[in-house]
Amino acid sequence: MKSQGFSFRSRLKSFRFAMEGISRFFLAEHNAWLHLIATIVVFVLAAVVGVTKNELLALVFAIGFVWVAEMFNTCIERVMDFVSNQRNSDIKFIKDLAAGAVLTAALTALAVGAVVFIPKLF
Ligand SMILES: Nc1ncnc2c1ncn2[C@@H]1O[C@H](COP(=O)(O)OP(=O)(O)OP(=O)(O)O)[C@@H](O)[C@H]1O
Repeated sequence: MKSQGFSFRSRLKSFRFAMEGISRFFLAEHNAWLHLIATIVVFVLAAVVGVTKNELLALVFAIGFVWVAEMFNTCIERVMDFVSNQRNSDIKFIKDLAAGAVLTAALTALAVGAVVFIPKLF
């Protein structure tokens, strides 16, 4: 691929494409709305009970980790559906592993949430 010089206009265009990807993710994926609700609940709870700067950083990273995992999972699902719409054991493995990555991220976030909130709530 031919390398072009740095241009703010092309960086801005790439940013617009990325934002388009995120908005299409919300339009197509119900899970995105569940994550959004969970994200809002966590930040409202953090504001109500009060968290330190480090606790807030841990929550932001944990939540961002889940969002990124979910977006990559959606990409992998779409690629697999594009590659073939036939039943195939390799596709099943790839999709299930991608879903497993989301579950791992969600459990990690749950553990972070428990460490931060349980001592403040009980
Ligand atoms: N082409 C395929 N070949 C084999 N197994 C598949 C194929 N497509 C999906 N599966 C499997 O069927 C099950 C359900 O798949 P599906 O894509 O409906 O997942 P899901 O968990 O409902 O995902 P989502 O709700 O995020 O769309 C999963 O175990 C998945 O791996």
